[in-house]
Amino acid sequence: MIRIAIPNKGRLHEPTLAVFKDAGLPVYGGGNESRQLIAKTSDPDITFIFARAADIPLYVEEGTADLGITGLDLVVERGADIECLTDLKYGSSRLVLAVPESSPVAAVEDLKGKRIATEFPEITKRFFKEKNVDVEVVQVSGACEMTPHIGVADAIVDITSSGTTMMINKLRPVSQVFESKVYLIANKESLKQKDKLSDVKTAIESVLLAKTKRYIMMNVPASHLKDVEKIIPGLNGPTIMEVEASEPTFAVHAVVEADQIFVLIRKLKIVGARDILVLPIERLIP
Ligand SMILES: Nc1ncnc2c1ncn2[C@@H]1O[C@H](COP(=O)(O)OP(=O)(O)OP(=O)(O)O)[C@@H](O)[C@H]1O
Ligand SMILES: O=P(O)(O)OC[C@H]1O[C@H](OP(=O)(O)OP(=O)(O)O)[C@H](O)[C@@H]1O
Ligand SMILES: [Mg+2]
Repeated sequence: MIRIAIPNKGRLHEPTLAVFKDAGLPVYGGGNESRQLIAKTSDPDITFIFARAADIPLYVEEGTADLGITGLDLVVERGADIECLTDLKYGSSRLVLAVPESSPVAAVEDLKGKRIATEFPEITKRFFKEKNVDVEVVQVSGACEMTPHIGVADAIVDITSSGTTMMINKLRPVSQVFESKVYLIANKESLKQKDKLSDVKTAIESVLLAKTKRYIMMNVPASHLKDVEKIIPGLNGPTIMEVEASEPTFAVHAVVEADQIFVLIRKLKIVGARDILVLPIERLIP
């Protein structure tokens, strides 16, 4: 039996459900609305556990869960000894040291002896220790941005992604403290013992890889085939099939980089490709 801990709410909840659905392991029920905290999937050997993103590093470290999905910031804050397997490419964020716009503070050193409010006391203490700057760190559980404006702290260390919340709350970044990504994480012992863990990892990675590729199909007059082949190498070269048509024609299929489709189509049309179709790929298992 494999147990996978996933966020029961918050901003990682929905994208995590989507990744497992696309990977062919849909989460049956559970999460926010149902209050159900354990859920099944299409594989009877796999169970999902719903937990707070901040607790997932601990559950995975202790082996309550074999796998988990959570942010690296939360892993480091807990000091959890786990293995980071795959960057899931959503939920990236930064921890930033910020002060009110009107503050005279210009550099980290200017905060010597001051108070810093944060949801991440361990990462914050380590940051200031490395800089050799003595500060007092106070832990808050949210709405950190208002603390310097009500006299609770002189500065904050808080998560930012778009930067909107800092701007609205008239805060000025002084330094980046930590860069975070969301990872599939594993218990180190489970990783050694359970083969199915790598099946789950492969399924998730196949979804992530597929998002970066497109399947392209076209018809090419025989006289232009060589030119088209030069333009689209595909994964292992394009697949070429003869088509029943009045003039000698081939159907060419290939997997190509999604971010090159725009340029590619222009080149293909110039060398005589017709009836071009571009399709998304659900999963790509190399
Ligand atoms: N803009 C953001 N704000 C907060 N967390 C973010 C953001 N972008 C990505 N994350 C990541 O999401 C994780 C936090 O998820 P979590 O579910 O604990 O918090 P939340 O979505 O802020 O929910 P809550 O309402 O409990 O604060 C962290 O790993 C964090 O790095
Ligand atoms: O840079 P932005 O895109 O504006 O995002 C950053 C904001 O989002 C998070 O708050 P959240 O919604 O989690 O509320 P909380 O502070 O109560 O946890 C974070 O703590 C910031 O306040
Ligand atoms: Mg939050």
